Amino acid sequence: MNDTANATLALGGSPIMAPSAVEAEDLSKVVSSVVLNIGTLTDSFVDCMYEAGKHANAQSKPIVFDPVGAGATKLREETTRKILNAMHVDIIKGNAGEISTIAKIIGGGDKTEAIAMRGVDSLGSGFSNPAAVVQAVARREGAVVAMTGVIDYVSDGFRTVAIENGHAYQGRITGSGCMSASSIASFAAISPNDHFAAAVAGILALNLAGEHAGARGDVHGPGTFRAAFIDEMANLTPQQMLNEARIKTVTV
Ligand SMILES: Nc1ncnc2c1ncn2[C@@H]1O[C@H](COP(=O)(O)OP(=O)(O)O)[C@@H](O)[C@H]1O
Ligand SMILES: Cc1ncsc1CCOP(=O)(O)O
Ligand SMILES: [Mg+2]
Repeated sequence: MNDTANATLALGGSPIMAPSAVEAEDLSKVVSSVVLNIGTLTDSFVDCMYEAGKHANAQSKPIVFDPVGAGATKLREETTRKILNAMHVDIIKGNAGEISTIAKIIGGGDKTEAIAMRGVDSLGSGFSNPAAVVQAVARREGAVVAMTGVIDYVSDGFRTVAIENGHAYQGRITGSGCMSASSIASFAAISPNDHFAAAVAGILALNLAGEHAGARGDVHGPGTFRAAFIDEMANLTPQQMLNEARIKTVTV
């Protein structure tokens, strides 16, 4: 939670971590976007998420949902199902195991395969046709779906792209997926009517920060990477995002 708040600040956003349902309605009127992250779910956190989601929908504030660990336990799978039923989430961001669980929950047809989870991490390299799965889930759910991994896939159900940027150290620190969700929410705050653009930009920004951090001479492993990663989020420029993006359109 601390790292996601620092990532949001580094990108130029203004985070507030708000686990009480009591202030959800008030906050829905002042925030520009909302992240629902079930990483450390407790009954009261989840109650807060229903309340925050209901009021964000009422205020037309974009919601980014990170179903952390969905598929690892029944509680996480049930909570994911209930969140998807209780509100409209605009952007779903997860790793392959989490997106596979969502495909199972909403019924993804023949195109989906099961990807196992080990705790909050996805096991295996992913789907045989990841772009098709992401596009099918996005179309069925009526949301933008971003699936992370060595290559990230983003779809709104009709357009699907593969983002090839990123650094292996992002997979070796905890919270890099959570930071991606917060980054997407930061971009959704300034792109409230184009959630596809927000998801692509949010992931790209962190992947470029990861590349810049990983290339630094003072980064020797995951610990030094973690600090440099936040620094490079703060140093990132719009021009670098235009010049260094390796994004391909995928025809499903
Ligand atoms: N081996 C890797 N190479 C490049 N980028 C990676 C790698 N592993 C993770 N990433 C990046 O780290 C971010 C988080 O992805 P991931 O590790 O799949 O999420 P989570 O932490 O939720 O499991 C994504 O932006 C992804 O592109
Ligand atoms: C380790 C862990 N346990 C509960 S939430 C969490 C962080 C997960 O972060 P990420 O999905 O970004 O690796
Ligand atoms: Mg994650």
